[in-house]
Amino acid sequence: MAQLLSSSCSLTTSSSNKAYLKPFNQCSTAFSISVACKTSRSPFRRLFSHDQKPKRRTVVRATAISTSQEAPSQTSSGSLENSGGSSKPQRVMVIGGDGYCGWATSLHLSNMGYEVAIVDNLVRRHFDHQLGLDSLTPISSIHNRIRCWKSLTGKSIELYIGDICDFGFLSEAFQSFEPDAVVHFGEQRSAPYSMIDRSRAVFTQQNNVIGTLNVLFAIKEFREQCHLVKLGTMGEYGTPNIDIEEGYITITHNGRTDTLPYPKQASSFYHLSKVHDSHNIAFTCKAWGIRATDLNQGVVYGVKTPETEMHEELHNRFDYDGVFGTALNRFCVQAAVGHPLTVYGKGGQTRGYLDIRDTVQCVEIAIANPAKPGEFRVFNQFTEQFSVNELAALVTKAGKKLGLDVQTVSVPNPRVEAEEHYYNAKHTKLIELGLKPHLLSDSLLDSLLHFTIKYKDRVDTKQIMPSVSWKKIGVKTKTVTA
Ligand SMILES: O=c1ccn([C@@H]2O[C@H](COP(=O)(O)OP(=O)(O)O[C@H]3O[C@H](CS(=O)(=O)O)[C@@H](O)[C@H](O)[C@H]3O)[C@@H](O)[C@H]2O)c(=O)[nH]1
Repeated sequence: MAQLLSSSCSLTTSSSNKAYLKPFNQCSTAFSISVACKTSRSPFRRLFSHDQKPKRRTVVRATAISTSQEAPSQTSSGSLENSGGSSKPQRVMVIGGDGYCGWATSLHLSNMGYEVAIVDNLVRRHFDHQLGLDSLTPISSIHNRIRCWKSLTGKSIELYIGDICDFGFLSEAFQSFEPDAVVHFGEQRSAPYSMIDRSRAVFTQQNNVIGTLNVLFAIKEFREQCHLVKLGTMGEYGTPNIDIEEGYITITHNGRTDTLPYPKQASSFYHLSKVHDSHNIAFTCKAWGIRATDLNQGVVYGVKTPETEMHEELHNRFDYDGVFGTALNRFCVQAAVGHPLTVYGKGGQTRGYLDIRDTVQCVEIAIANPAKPGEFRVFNQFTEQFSVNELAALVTKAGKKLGLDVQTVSVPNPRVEAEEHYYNAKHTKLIELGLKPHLLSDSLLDSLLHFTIKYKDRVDTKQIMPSVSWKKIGVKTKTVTA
């Protein structure tokens, strides 16, 4: 344990950080940034070499649209009326549909009978290449995933490969697919990634804020009735010493009362990017009549959904590393390989958690019950609260049942966050709309542990300890020696 503690400390020193990331010009997977900049129509030059995207705007029709009988008849104003006269949205664009939540959601929506198009620039896969990380589970290319889905179910998913920060690309995708709803997962979603160095902080905010702004402009310009379902985060609220409401709080101040956006206290450049998004969305709902739902999601765990389990080519990614892995998933991998569970600091950090099967359910519920024009709706999307210590205790108990010797180590906290605090967040709106939660049970933890044990030979234990320090972030771009 002492050795682990000291190694975690040394991993957060600037000297060891130097050895963490590879220089981009030495990275065999790097694209040519100069070409990428020249070919982009975006007025915003992409400034950072890790911010490289496919060189050209590419619209890939992975499969033909073959379900015209089920497709809604679109009015010229882009209304949601379908051929049956109801107002159920039918055509859903999933931005970020190749990622952890996005892929599972795309398959779920397709299975539920929606016409789905995935928009993705595949940059999440590129981050792994840059940082030398990999999913616990082997994952197929997006093209093979979609082909496999079509061959198993007969259902087509359209694919648009490109960067939503390039408005020309996004416009073409919008005009071609004509979505009734857009689910926006297409953001850099790791807090540690956003805290690696200045360039990653800037990339995260530029990518996330401009991407969302472009989606708002695309809706206004091409599909004004389209419902935006935006993935926000519970981290927008921080950890205030009062109950957290769903988006808004009614305050009486100096004898006057108003219902106002709940105060935001995000604690990473990533979480802050979502705060900025929320403000932009709220403003455009008011100013242009956009209809939007902000899903303030908690920490997601798990990997299997009924659809991803249909074939190994449909398997989802599962991150366990210190940059993209999230608490419970990481603990299950750590237990499987005999690594002490990495509780940061005192371990009293409490967050809302949910099973990935509930992520896909919540998104579908939001789509099926759209916000009204001009409405900015906020749902807190999680099902249960746990502290990090509670999660560690649950994994220890479940591991013991499987004969694993699970230890816990207190790692010096690489983040700046409250380690003991009050936390009580409301989360009733999705339940009221019909969410049936999958709570974290012994049997689920068993199955998650069995899953991580199955793939344990793929674990790179060097990726487990945290290596990004909130306090040591600086302007020098972090690079890796080979
Ligand atoms: O090995 C670990 C990993 C995490 N933590 C602690 O667990 C808590 C949650 O950390 P996390 O890495 O599981 O999640 P977080 O960085 O907050 O981000 C994740 O969960 C967010 C929801 S929330 O946490 O803001 O509610 C999403 O927005 C993000 O996209 C997703 O990556 C933090 O207090 C962290 O310090 C540990 O103690 N040990």
